[in-house]
Amino acid sequence: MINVTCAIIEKDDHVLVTQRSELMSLPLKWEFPGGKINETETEEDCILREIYEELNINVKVVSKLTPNIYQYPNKKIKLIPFVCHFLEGQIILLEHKEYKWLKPHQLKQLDWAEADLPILEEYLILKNA
Ligand SMILES: Nc1nc2c([nH]c(=O)n2[C@H]2C[C@H](O)[C@@H](COP(=O)(O)OP(=O)(O)OP(=O)(O)O)O2)c(=O)[nH]1
Repeated sequence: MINVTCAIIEKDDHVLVTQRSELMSLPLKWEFPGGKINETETEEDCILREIYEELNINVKVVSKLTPNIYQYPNKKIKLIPFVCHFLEGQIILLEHKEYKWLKPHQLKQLDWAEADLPILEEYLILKNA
């Protein structure tokens, strides 16, 4: 099983979502940015590192939501979500194809990576959205 962190980054009542590129696995699917935890870091170190590496921004962790274990045809992941606040920086997409800042009620419109759907549901309940 692959441990993956992801960030629900909030700023001014909007949430940052990113689209995987044609070259990545799950091409063109929308996700919460993040990535695989390496052996020497904590989950929280991982999410801060991945967000800076992928998007050139700094965030702070606000809370942790419920991890979701999901079996894709070729791999099983444990997706570990953190609600984060945007702190600083200009977004530069270093891996993704696109990004959007959406209001919570707009999030369901996207074509999400399957593993994200229960996490999205939990977040929307939290936000009454
Ligand atoms: N970062 C991130 N990854 C997600 C999400 N939902 C989801 O199913 N994933 C999957 C996609 C990848 O298989 C894995 C994260 O890997 P990664 O983004 O760090 O690296 P990668 O594309 O090189 O992974 P891969 O090609 O080996 O599958 O988790 C999500 O919301 N955020």
